[in-house]
Amino acid sequence: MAHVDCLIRNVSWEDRNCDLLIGEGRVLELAEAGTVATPAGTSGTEIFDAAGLTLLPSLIDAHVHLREPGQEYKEDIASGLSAAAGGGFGQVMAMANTSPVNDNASVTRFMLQKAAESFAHGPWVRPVGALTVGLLGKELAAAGELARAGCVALSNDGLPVENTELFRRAMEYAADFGLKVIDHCEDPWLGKGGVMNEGEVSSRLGLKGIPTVSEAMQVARDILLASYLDLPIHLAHISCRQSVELIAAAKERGVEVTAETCPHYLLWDESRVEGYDTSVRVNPPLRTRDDVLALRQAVRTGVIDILVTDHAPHAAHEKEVTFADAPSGISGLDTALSLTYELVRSGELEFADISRLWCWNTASIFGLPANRMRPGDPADFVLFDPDLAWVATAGALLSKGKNTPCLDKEIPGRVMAHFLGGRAVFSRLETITLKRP
Ligand SMILES: NC(=O)N[C@@H](CC(=O)O)C(=O)O
Ligand SMILES: [Zn+2]
Repeated sequence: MAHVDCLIRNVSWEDRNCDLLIGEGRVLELAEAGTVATPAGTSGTEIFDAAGLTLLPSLIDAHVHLREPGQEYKEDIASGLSAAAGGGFGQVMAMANTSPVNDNASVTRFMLQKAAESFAHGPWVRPVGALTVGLLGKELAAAGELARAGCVALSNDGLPVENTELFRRAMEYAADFGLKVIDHCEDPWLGKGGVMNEGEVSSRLGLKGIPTVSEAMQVARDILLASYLDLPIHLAHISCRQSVELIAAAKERGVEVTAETCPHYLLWDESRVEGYDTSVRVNPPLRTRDDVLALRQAVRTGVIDILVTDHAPHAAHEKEVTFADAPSGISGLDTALSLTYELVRSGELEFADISRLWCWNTASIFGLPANRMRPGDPADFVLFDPDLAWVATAGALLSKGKNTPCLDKEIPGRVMAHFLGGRAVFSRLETITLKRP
């Protein structure tokens, strides 16, 4: 009999009132409330009553920018992981556009070391190595070295690879080491210097636009390459209908393509730029209402496989400039679950979609551990209060990046506690205290 760590009573799971028994950091049993007995003779068992709270697996974010090394004034690994813990994310895949770039084992090891120093029991950083040296698109980074050091995927995110021959070799090289390529789909020329979606609104506002075809063209290129090479590809932050249609057609033909989008593309359109609010400057840009509707449909039907934050924290002073001068990016880890829950409340998603889009599919795509609520799974879970709304004040956001359109707005649903390996790594509940070494 496994040693029992705790019993969570009366938690809501798939609309049923359940008890969750945890032992040795793993799920022992999840069953109808009252039917799970605390095994006799076990010591140290803690019992929590979670009435009113809903159970979720700990979430995985496959696309974050943690800024360390090099831009710690925007975010560092400790603050980024605090935001992850409080936001319900137990694993975050950290992009390589740090300074220096994560294109070699010493940077990867540094990131993992920093993460372990700040959170010995998770949340976990899963580094994404650079596809090319310095992200410069000139020469391939050492994929084997990056894989051995702990990178879980490769990407040139932020700086798309222009040279198609090099990109093809990168896909082949990554596959040799079992790593997936995550591509930031943006044609380097079309819309170069653009700051918002190209169309009627950009003309009216006098801002240079980025056309949807800039993204869709690279999506098409990647799909054709994946099909030709018979290799998988994962497409980052998809923002428009054209891309969705290409991905749907490719999946139908059996091409191994997977894709992600972010809560901001599901909630907001380009009209948010009307007030020149720099918090909505993001790359790719917010698109039209029609694109938003296509993306919502795509996440419901599985054409888009997962949600990610593309957490891109920036300092307040950097966003306090004109729209055209502001850096692109939205801080997302603190608010992602609430924004997703907003889509559930408005009927765009089902509550069950949260586990699928933010955990299970992500784990499958990148080969990461996940809690599927079966005996033996890691006891990585979130206790979520769907009825508690909160105001996303600067103080309430644990990330250093306060650059979110939600700032000072009320958003629904709150993470009340977050467990990894059966230990609380975050708690707002008096009854659940953190166990730090
Ligand atoms: N998504 C963004 O708007 N910004 C990202 C880079 C990127 O992915 O383009 C960043 O690192 O700030
Ligand atoms: Zn990107």
